[in-house]
Parts: sequence; structure tokens; C-alpha cells
Amino acid sequence: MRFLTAGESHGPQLTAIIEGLPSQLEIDTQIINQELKRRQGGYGRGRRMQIESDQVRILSGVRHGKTTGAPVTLVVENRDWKNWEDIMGAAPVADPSNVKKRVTRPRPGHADLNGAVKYGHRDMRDVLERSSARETAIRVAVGSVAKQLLSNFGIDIAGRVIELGGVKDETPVTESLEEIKKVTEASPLRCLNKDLEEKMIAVIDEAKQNGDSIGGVVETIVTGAPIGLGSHVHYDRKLDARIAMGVMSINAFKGVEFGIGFAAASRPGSQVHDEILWSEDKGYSRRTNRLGGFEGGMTTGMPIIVKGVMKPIPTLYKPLQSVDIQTKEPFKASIERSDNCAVPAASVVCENVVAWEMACAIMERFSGDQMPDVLQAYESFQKRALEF
Ligand SMILES: Cc1cc2nc3c(=O)[nH]c(=O)nc-3n(C[C@H](O)[C@H](O)[C@H](O)COP(=O)(O)O)c2cc1C
Ligand SMILES: C=C(O[C@@H]1CC(C(=O)O)=C[C@@H](OP(=O)(O)O)[C@H]1O)C(=O)O
Repeated sequence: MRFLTAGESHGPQLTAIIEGLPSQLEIDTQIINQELKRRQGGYGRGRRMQIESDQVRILSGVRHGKTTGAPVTLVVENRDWKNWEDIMGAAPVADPSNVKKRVTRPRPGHADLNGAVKYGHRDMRDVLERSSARETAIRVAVGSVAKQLLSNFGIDIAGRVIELGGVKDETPVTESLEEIKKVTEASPLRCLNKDLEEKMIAVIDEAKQNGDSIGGVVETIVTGAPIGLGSHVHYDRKLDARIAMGVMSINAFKGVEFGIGFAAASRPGSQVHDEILWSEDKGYSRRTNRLGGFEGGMTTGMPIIVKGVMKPIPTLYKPLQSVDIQTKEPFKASIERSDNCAVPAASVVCENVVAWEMACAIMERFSGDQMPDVLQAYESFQKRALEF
């Protein structure tokens, strides 16, 4: 399967085309809308989220609530577009009345300068419109379709914030995903620990007062994955590598870990590898899950635990030093309306990016043109794996 997205942050809409979904897959628009709403929430967001109320429109590939096998087109409109039509619209940048509206002072940490030099844009709006994490709205819509596919195979996904501005939530994931979802959905920080939540809010508020921004770490947990998704035989078929690419592609993400991740470097092997068990009813399982559900680029059948680190938001209301690309004079960087923390929202994005990679892995492993064929292939493999 594959998908492309198009659209600018303050343009009329975001669009995605998904290709390769099997036919007969039930798609519920309300479930996609619920996922879009989850992404819009979270403490620390800027005023843009009060303007938008993201809703998906499905323009092709789904009829009477089921995929047909044709490409699926998803659209999410930008309500804010009407406030930007003059800037985004026809008036050429060279028009003197528009010169003042040009973005000419690149923000350290954003794509402004690199994109402007690379594409030859004297108005860096032509870069920031597409580099904006607004694009993650449509990727979440795609991820929600992937989640709906995965639910047919008993694969479930949850996410949470485990660190924010240096405040760490070390609550282990012992509860069921249902329990995690119940607690995180009720939390403006998408965090499991109520006491830490207050500390996190205080950190965000303090940063905001200082014109600063905050980053953190999110964790995505996937349950129900069968053994052997992905493959050891080629670098680009390793599923953990593909998931890492997906997570790293989220705006502002700077690192990925599976299971104990970087801590593996300082532990002996006996404290890292997960011992193998077998029972008649469950087949193979592991005593621990320190490697986060992967060995040899393949799923072990244990929950997948992936963490992603998000750097602080680049746009600062107390801006950092920059250079005006027109005058070459030193200037403080431009200030665009901005979030000062988007880690809770990014946690939802991370779930959905992982969902897409999981759905691709399922379709590669149990490929079929229609859902009944895919499910049959899955069930016969599960039986074989149990008897192995
Ligand atoms: C959900 C979400 C919201 C974001 N909101 C903002 C924002 O309001 N202002 C900003 O400067 N960056 C924001 N970012 C981060 C930038 O989009 C990101 O830093 C930029 O695209 C440069 O890419 P890079 O950080 O991956 O190098 C956000 C990221 C995410 C995931
Ligand atoms: C629009 C979204 O996030 C935006 C991501 C973003 C950035 O630079 O990445 C900058 C801000 O854009 P604006 O200046 O329009 O407020 C965020 O609001 C969204 O998440 O839907």
C-alpha cells in the first residue's frame, strides 16, 4: 500500500490518496473524525486549534461504507484558509503591497532557511506552508483508515506522553490498552499519572510566559500483532526500520527507541534479551518484552513498544537570533502564530503513523484483493504458528 498527501497549512484543504487497500473493508467516517479530534487536543496548543474543527470527506474508493479496491481520496478542509486568502491567493509576491507580508527571517529549528535556499523562495511562506505540521492532520486520517483495517486482525494501538520538558512518567504499562485509553483520553497531557500532569502543565505555562517552547517523549503501544510481520532478509523489509522511518518523519521528531532502546547499551545481554516460553494454548511467548516486540526486523508476537522524542517547537515568542535574507542584517527570527507544546497531539500522530506501517506489513504478509481473502490467509497462518 502507499499514500501521498498534498496541501498547504493555510491553503484550502489537505488531501491524501491511499492506494492498495483491499475491497470490502468497512470504513467509518465518524471514527476518522474522532481520531482527527484527538489530534487537535492537548495542553499547549496555539489559537489555530480553536479555528479548526477537522472533519474528513471521503471523495473516492468507498461506497456504502466499504472500500471498493479503488484509490481512496481523503480531504480535510482548512477553516483558517478564508483568513489567509489574500496572502495565499493570487497577488504576486512582487506586488509592493505584499512585500511586507513576506517571511524573510528564518526561524532556527524550522524548515525556513534550508527550504528557501533549496527551492529559491525569497518569501519563506512558500516553505513553511508545506513544512507545517498541519500535514499531520491528513496523515492521522490515513492512520485512522489503517487502524480500522488492523482492528479486523485484533491489532489495537494506544499512545501516551511519557516525558514532557524534563518531567518523566515512569508508570509501567501493565494495564490493558482499554485502561490506558480511558486514562489518557481524559488527560489534557495524554499522560497516565495525574500528579505529574500538574507538573507538566506548570512547565508548559512557565515556558509560555518566557516566550519559550517545550518538547518531550511519546510512547506508542501495539497489541495483537502476529509473529513474523516484516522480514530479516532485506534492509528495507525490516518492520522496526520502517516504523522508525515513519516516526522520524513526524515534524520535530528527533529520535526513536524500541523497548528499553538506548538503555540496552549499558546492560549485559542477560538483562536485555527476552527468554522464550511455550504453552499448548498460546504457543510461543516471551518472559519479558525488553526489545519492544522486534527481533530480526520481525514482530515477536509481543506488544510493540515504540518511543519517539519531539524537540521543542521552533517558533519562539521570544525569538532567537537570525538573519534577514533580504538585507542580510542580523534580526530576531519571524514569529508565526504557534503552539508552545504539541507533544500530546504528536502522541496521537505517532499512533497513526505506526498504524499505517502495521497495516502495510499486514497487507504484505497476507496480501489479497478483498478483505475475506486477507483474513483467511491471516487465520491459516495463525493456526500454523500455533502448531509450529
Ligand atoms: C502536532 C505538531 C504541531 C506543531 N506545531 C508547531 C507550531 O505551532 N510551531 C512551530 O514552529 N512548529 C510546530 N511543530 C514542529 C514543526 O512543524 C517542525 O519543527 C518543522 O516542520 C521542522 O521540521 P523538523 O523539526 O522535523 O526538522 C509542530 C509539530 C507537530 C508534530
Ligand atoms: C495547524 C496545525 O499546526 C500548526 C503547525 C505549525 C508548524 O509550524 O508546524 C504551526 C502552527 O500553524 P499556525 O501558524 O497556522 O497556527 C500550528 O497551528 C495543526 O496541527 O493542525
